[in-house]
Parts: sequence; structure tokens; C-alpha cells
Amino acid sequence: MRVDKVSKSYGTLKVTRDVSFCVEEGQTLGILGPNGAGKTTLFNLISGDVRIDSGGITFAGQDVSGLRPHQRCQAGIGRSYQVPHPFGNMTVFENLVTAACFGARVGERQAWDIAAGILDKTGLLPHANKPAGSLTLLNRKRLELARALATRPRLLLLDEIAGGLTEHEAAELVAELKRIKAEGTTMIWIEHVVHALMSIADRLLVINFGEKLAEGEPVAVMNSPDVRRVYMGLEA
Ligand SMILES: Nc1ncnc2c1ncn2[C@@H]1O[C@H](COP(=O)(O)OP(=O)(O)OP(=O)(O)O)[C@@H](O)[C@H]1O
Repeated sequence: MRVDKVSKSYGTLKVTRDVSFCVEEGQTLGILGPNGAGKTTLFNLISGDVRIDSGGITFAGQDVSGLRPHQRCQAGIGRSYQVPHPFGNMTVFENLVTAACFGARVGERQAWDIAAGILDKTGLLPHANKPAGSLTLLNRKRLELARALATRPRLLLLDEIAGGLTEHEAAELVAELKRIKAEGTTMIWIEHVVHALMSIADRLLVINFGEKLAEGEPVAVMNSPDVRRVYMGLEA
């Protein structure tokens, strides 16, 4: 997946400024940056929830910049949202079947199988028949991940899915993401929980004021003077 000189403004506020980066197939890119730096906007531009003003986005050899969100999902780009958006009155299982039917474009029978497999994988099996709106924070986060997985993505965009979890819960989540990665799924993960991100990311990208501040091998990026000064508030 390649993001090439992408920009986005809201009125006079330039929230994404000429951002470029690549993610190799099967790799995990971690995205860090202060609040309001433009990280979620970047996801919105990749998933098509928001149109880019300029630049280009290529996925699996195809220019997807002009595609609508559901077309990008069907092309293999799945995402979770920072604020979970399940169908609250539908059960957990029904949410996953719906995601599989519309995102992975499979028939209902196959969607059931996909949903059942994901329930098991994400620890949601005991909650399969509960309304999604009744879940705890941890299970809502699990469902957000599960719904994205049900679309059978080749590229999975994860927006702050560890925020608000306990240490133990975050470790469980990381273990699950490692399994997903081992199956060959490419991932981009926006996360403030740095140690969780560091435990899985092959590369890090740091965004500040809508611009790329640093990119590269995770330890080198975290130790770079610019990142220490701007992101962590430390002297170089
Ligand atoms: N639809 C919109 N209209 C106007 N301004 C917006 C819109 N969406 C985002 N912004 C602004 O763009 C900037 C970047 O927001 P964004 O949500 O991408 O940041 P973020 O890095 O994901 O922040 P956080 O870590 O707090 O989630 C912020 O100043 C935000 O207020």
C-alpha cells in the first residue's frame, strides 16, 4: 500500500500535509503522534470516509483514491473506528454476519462460517447472542476488531484499539494481533499505548501537525531527537 503526497484541508486548517509512506505486504506499520496531529484523518483518507484534496493512494497495484468506502472495503481495506460503531440492537453474531456479507461479499451461509470463526478467535464466543450495545468496553473493542476482520481484509487499519484497556487486556489484544499478522494480514495501527505498538510494529511513522515527522525502524524512530523533542516533550 502506498500513500503518495496526500493532503487534506478543512477550510483553512491543513490537517494532512503532503504525507507519503509505504507498507509492504504482511508488515505492520505503527502510527504515533500527539492528539489532533491528523492520524485518524489519515485513516479516513485511506478508507475513503474522507476524500483527499491531492495526492494518491495505491493498494494492491490499483489506484483506490477515487473509490467509495464500500468499494475500498471490498477491495480488501478493512478498518476499525476509534469510537466503536456496532449496530447496537443487533447481536454480536449478527454484526459479524453483516460485516462478512457486505464487506467480504459472501453469501449468508459462508458469512455464518466466517462469523463463527472470528467469534472464536477474538474471544467473543460467550457473547455471540448479546446485543452489541450491551457489551463492556473491552468487548466493544474486540467487536470493533472482529467486525473489521469479518470483511476479510488484506490491509487492516486499527484506530486506537488498546486505549482504555488494562495491561492484561492490552497484552491479550497484542497476542491476537500477532496471530492476525502471522496469517499474512498487512496492518496499520494508530496507538498511544507505545509499548503495545512497539511489540508488533515493523516500522513506525510519527505524525505532527499533519506532517510526517519521522519514519523507520521503531527503536531508531523513538530515539530520534525530533521525536523525543516534539512527541515525547523531552530535550534532544
Ligand atoms: N470533519 C472535520 N472538520 C473540521 N476539522 C476536522 C475534521 N476532522 C478532523 N478535524 C481536525 O483535524 C485535526 C486532526 O484530527 P484527527 O482526528 O485526524 O487527529 P488525531 O491525530 O487522530 O487525534 P487523536 O489522537 O486525538 O485521535 C484536528 O485539529 C481536528 O479538529
